[in-house]
Amino acid sequence: MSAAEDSNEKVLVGVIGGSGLYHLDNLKFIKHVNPETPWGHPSSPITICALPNGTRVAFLARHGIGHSITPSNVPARANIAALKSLGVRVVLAFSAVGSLREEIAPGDVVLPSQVIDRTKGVRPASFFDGSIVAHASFGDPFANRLVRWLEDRVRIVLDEEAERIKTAGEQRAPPKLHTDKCIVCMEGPQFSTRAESQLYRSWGGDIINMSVLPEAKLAREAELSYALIATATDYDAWRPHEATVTAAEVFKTLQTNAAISRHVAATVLEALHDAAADGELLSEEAGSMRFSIMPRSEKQNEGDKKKLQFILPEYFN
Ligand SMILES: CSC[C@H]1O[C@H](OP(=O)(O)O)[C@H](O)[C@@H]1O
Ligand SMILES: Nc1ncnc2[nH]cnc12
Repeated sequence: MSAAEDSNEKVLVGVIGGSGLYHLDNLKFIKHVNPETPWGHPSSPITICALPNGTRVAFLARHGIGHSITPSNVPARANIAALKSLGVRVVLAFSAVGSLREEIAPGDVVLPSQVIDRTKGVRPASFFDGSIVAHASFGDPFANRLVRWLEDRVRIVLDEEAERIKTAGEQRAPPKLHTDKCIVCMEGPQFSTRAESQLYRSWGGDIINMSVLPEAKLAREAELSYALIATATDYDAWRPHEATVTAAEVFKTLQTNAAISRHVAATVLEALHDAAADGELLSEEAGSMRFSIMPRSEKQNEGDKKKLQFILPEYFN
C-alpha cells in the first residue's frame, strides 16, 4: 500500500476550536495549510497534526489563533469549504455557551440536537447564493448518528474527570453531560438582554452561543457530518436576582472548559477517524444534497458551478 493510500494519511476528521480552544493536546505537528477557497481563506491557517497512532486530523481556530475575528465575521463558508477540500468528512466543533437552564451549570458539557437561529439575514449562510438554488434538509441540524456515537465517549471522559476531581480533593462539582438540548444562536457581539434570555427559555432554548450558525448549515450543504460539543461558561441573563453574564465571567471557566474539550478530543479522535473511514458515521449526510439542488436550468452560471465544484465536485463536474 502506498503512503497516499494509507488511511492514516487521509484527513477525515476536522476539529473547530472555539473560544479558549486554540490548539489540541499531545499531537504531532505535521504542517500548516491555508487553502484559498472560492469564499476566501479560513479564519486562520489549518493545523494538520498526527494522533499517537499516526492518524491525521485538521484543527481550525474559529476566531483565528489570536481570537481576532468576531462571531459575526467568522468566514464560515471558507472554513467549511477549506476543511472539505482537505478531505474532511466529519467535523467536531467546540463552543463556549451560556446556560439557559438551572441544571446546566458552568463547566458542564452539552451535546445539542436542535438549534434556533437568531442570526438570520446577517451572516452569509449558504453556499448557494447565486444562480444555483438548493434547499438542504435541516430538521435535524446535527449529525444524529455522530452525536449518539459521541455521547458514550464523552460520558467516559467526564466520569474520569469526576474521579480526578475527587482524588485531588477539589471543592467543585464534577461536570455533567446533557444531551438532546436546544441551542439558540444569537447575533453578537453583545450578550442578550434579560428579556431576550427569558424569551429564549420560553421558546425551549437550553443553551446559547454566537457561533454554531451558519457553521452547521454550511456543513450540511457540504455534506459533512457535524456535531457541536458545547461547554457552559455562565448563566446568561435570565436569572432575576443575579448579575447578567460578562466576558470576565466567561473567561473564568474558559480554561477549565478548554482542558475538558482537549481531553474529549484526545479520547475520541482515533476511534472517530476509524468510524468515519468505515463509513459508519457518514451515511446520513453523504449524498444528502443530491435531491436538495433544484433541477438544472439554462440559467446556471458557469462561475457559480465552478465555485460549487469546490465543495460538491460530484454534482458540479
Ligand atoms: C467569549 S464569549 C462569546 C463567544 O464565545 C463563544 O464562542 P465559540 O462558540 O467560538 O466558543 C460564543 O459563541 C461567542 O462567539
Ligand atoms: N451567555 C452567552 N451568550 C452567547 N454566547 C455565549 N458564549 C458563552 N456564553 C454566552
